[in-house]
Amino acid sequence: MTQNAIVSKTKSGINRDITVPQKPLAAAAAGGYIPIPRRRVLKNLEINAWVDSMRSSSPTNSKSTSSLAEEHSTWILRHPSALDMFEQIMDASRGKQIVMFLDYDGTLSPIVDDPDRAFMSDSMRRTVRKLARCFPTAIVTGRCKDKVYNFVRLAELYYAGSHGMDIQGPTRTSKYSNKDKGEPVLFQPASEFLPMIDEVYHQLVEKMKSIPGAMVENNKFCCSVHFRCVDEKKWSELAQEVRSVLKEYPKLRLNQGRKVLEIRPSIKWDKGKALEFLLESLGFANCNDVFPVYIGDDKTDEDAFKKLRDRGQGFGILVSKFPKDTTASYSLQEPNEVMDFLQRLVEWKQVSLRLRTRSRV
Ligand SMILES: O=P(O)(O)OC[C@H]1O[C@H](O[C@H]2O[C@H](CO)[C@@H](O)[C@H](O)[C@H]2O)[C@H](O)[C@@H](O)[C@@H]1O
Repeated sequence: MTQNAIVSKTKSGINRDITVPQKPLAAAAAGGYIPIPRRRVLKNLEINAWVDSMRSSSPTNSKSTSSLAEEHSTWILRHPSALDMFEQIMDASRGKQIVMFLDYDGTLSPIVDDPDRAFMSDSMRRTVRKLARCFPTAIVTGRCKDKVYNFVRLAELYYAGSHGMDIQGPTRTSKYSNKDKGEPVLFQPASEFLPMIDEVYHQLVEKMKSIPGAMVENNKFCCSVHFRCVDEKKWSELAQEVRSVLKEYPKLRLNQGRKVLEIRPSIKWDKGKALEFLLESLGFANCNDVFPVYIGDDKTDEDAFKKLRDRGQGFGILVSKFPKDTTASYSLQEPNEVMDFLQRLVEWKQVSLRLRTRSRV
């Protein structure tokens, strides 16, 4: 018997796997006047759980303005703005090597309806380029590595695509490429899943043809079904179609992002593991003098925030305008604030280099 899991935000926790049972549940079948075959009842329950989870994936403004404001002010006390806390953050990093990890969508580029047009602004690109001259910098994303590279176009960065399942080091020599090992960083822990993902992608493309606004994106080692432009009345149909494909692939699992269902191999690898791998590649394994900073906006970024908490190093920054359950320590509201924060980091580094040079003279 197969089980597909959907990762959902719940009141009590984050990234909770809702494993939807496919075993008969007596209680579910009882109580209805119209005799519905048990299997159909169960399927409906499962689909309803999926749709609920899809609804909660992007917070809506259904609450009153005053209760939203109250919720936000309580939340911000627990996750203060990284801009407001800049000095304290920098004090904590003193004497340590800062390493930067940046998610792409919703972090470096604003969320837009068409995933193929999620461009990064030139000013953001200039800022990230300057940042990479100051600190080792990696892009960690659910996107296909080559696709995100085409958006970012900075050869001096590390890239971890497909939720960290496709890692590549800088293609242009930078002072942070791992020169010591003599070979470029390259790691693909899910390569055996490539044909399966491709097969599933094509099946999903076929299924989604009947759902206006749905879009399937091939992210190489995972794929995304976008429902941002799908009428909410059609979400249940979309979930059923995705389920019908996935039930034939028990080695795949389902995660949920911002108006997107993400299908990926069920291997123990995520953005947190990718962060750890990159730190090791950069020579910071078992090192206390490193200060990793991870900035991201989505549920899959929570794995990286949690990794930093577990390691007791650096911190995570969640990009969100709304209160969300998160393991990140700080927050920023939107990509523009991310750019301001990165810019301040660059300036801080330049000032400290100048001071160091002056003190040597
Ligand atoms: O890890 P990320 O870089 O945050 O990737 C997660 C998903 O990001 C993209 O989708 C999101 O951004 C789109 C463009 O703004 C938006 O249309 C969509 O609703 C968002 O979910 C990407 O297209 C997906 O493949 C990634 O899974």
